[in-house]
Amino acid sequence: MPTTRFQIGDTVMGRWPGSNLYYEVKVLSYDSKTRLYTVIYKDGTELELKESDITSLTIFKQGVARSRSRSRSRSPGRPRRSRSRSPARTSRRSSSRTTDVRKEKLKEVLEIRLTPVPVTHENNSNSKHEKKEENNTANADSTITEVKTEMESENQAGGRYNLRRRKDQGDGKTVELEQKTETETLSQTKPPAASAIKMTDLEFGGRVGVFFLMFLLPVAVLALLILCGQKDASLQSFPLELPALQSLWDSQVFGIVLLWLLFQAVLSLLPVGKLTEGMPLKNGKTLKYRINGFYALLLTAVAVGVALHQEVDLSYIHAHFLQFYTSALLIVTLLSIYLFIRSRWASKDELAPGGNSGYFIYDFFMGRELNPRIKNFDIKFFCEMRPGLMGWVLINFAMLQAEMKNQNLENPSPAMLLVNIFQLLWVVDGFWHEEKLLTMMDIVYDGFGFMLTFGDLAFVPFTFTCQAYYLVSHPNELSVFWIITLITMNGVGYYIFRKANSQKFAFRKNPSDPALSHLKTIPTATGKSLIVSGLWGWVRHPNYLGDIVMGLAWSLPCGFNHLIPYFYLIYLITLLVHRNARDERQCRRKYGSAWDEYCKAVPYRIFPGIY
Ligand SMILES: NC(=O)C1=CN([C@@H]2O[C@H](COP(=O)(O)OP(=O)(O)OC[C@H]3O[C@@H](n4cnc5c(N)ncnc54)[C@H](OP(=O)(O)O)[C@@H]3O)[C@@H](O)[C@H]2O)C=CC1
Ligand SMILES: CC(C)=CCC[C@@H](C)[C@H]1CC=C2C3=C(CC[C@@]21C)[C@@]1(C)CC[C@H](O)C(C)(C)[C@@H]1CC3
Repeated sequence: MPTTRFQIGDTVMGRWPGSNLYYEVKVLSYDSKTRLYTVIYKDGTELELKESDITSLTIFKQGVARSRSRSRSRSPGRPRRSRSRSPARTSRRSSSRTTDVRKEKLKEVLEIRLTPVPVTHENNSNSKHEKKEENNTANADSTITEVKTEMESENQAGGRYNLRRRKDQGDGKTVELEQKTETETLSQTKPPAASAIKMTDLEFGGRVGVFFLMFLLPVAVLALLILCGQKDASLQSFPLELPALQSLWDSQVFGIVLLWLLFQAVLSLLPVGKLTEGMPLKNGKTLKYRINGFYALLLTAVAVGVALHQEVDLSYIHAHFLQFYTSALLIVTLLSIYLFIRSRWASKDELAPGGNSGYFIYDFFMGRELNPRIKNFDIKFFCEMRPGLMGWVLINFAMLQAEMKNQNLENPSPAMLLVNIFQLLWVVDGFWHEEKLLTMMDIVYDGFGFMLTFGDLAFVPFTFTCQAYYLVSHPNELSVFWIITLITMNGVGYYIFRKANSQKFAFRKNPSDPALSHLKTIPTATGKSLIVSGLWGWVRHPNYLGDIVMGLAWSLPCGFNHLIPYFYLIYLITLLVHRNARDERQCRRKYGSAWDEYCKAVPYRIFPGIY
């Protein structure tokens, strides 16, 4: 270990990232490259902290004593204000107080003894959870001292810590931490502890893995599209002769793709819809996002209606599908190069933890910059939600037109209708809940590089449409029984998906929401709790399960003759299983023993009965 202020094994006070709370921690290691200390909290949570977020025990205690005596001498004889206010009272009070009083309050030093909240587990069944949790609590048996300065508190971007007694703890001695929000912001949770991610194990097989993926993914999608458009779509009948390169290029198609991107970019900049703050960044700041996807979808529908009225033949998209794909691929490549180059000028705070290994190919693939923006135009948020998702719906509709044209049908087939309607519902749902995307891993944590650019602009619109593309040249009759079964399956999948996602979102936004008071939860040392009943007590990722059930309902209308229409389902299961593993690693790091507790209580990951 080079000369550092703190040595391995030292017990020091470490600030919890994004807050002003100091916990007693032990120094495990120091990385001279990143200049970060790896520390371990008493509950086993490991994090990496900057030197400025660590202070020695002696200095810390002196500081606490000094500010305590200052606070006492300022208001001699003033009774100490009770900390047991209800959240409602606390926020009302804070909004009405004068700045001076607030300043004083912020300088106050509070010492709180946090007692672990017992959660009863008689066995693994969730119903055995007796402890009902209404608020965020901390289970670390450590002394926490909260030292607030005005500046620091402003850095919290709307989030504040209030203290109040647990309602269901009769002794009235224990207080708990609760983070409350006053403004309309999504920043209730802590900022991503970007620096907390170790770069020792690279994802996707490291440099070699991503190098192959970068070539394999575009080629695999091309192969899928070639097979899907063939009469015989079986894997064995893949043409030995690949299409000539010139046949994959059409400048008119490229122009249309550019126009589409431009149209969607203009729609995304329209000053309609609310402006929402995203999660706090490493520097404590938040970015603003215009949430107008739903309006953009409506305007796109109007534009398509006008085009149809002008007798524009949408089946052109089907006839030139491969050229559309190669155009998208070219744009993906150019955009990824632009993103990589511009990331050189990004400040350290603007870089994604996962995409800055120092290896060119790896960082190009994973994405260096977290939120690349041109003025207010957020490139990642735009690509993630707009051109690909809207394009998916448009392509599906074009396939429906192509089916009627190619098969001389007066009406689209039931299979094509079901695929169109089911997927439209998912996309509409995505836009309706667009704001929630701001808390997702992809936005909060992942850099924007080749992987997401390709995923958003090429993979989503060209592979998620493969069922509709397949049905154009592979008609499949559906009986009434099948139609009802598929509608029911999609409905059930959607219910699980939506309910699980909305419940988690609502709980994270306001854990004291009376509508969620029936939920049982496990407290964690971070102040957040984990839901352990209902859908989240059934499996650890019910939202993934719902998504997979829907994915099955989208593929089954294509029948059982070929594997190709099941591509989406196979992709989804692979992606979500990988995502689940990645998320669980992060949660274990974030929540330590509380996460293990959750895993014990809810042993199944995604599928009930499968560990
Ligand atoms: N079709 C597609 O291509 C894809 C679809 N999706 C869908 O997107 C949706 C969102 O997925 P994703 O972003 O991966 O994130 P998740 O919704 O799975 O969120 C995981 C996070 O939720 C929190 N959490 C986990 N367990 C609990 C619990 N018991 N109680 C409370 N909070 C908990 C943790 O964050 P914290 O505690 O910090 O809040 C954890 O990091 C899913 O429905 C998924 O199916 C995702 C990827 C691809
Ligand atoms: C092969 C490869 C490089 C794949 C990249 C995967 C990405 C395309 C997907 C990862 C997670 C996604 C999500 C959506 C779109 C596809 C990507 C980006 C999503 C935004 C679509 C709308 C939904 O309602 C959603 C918000 C649930 C969803 C979130 C995940």
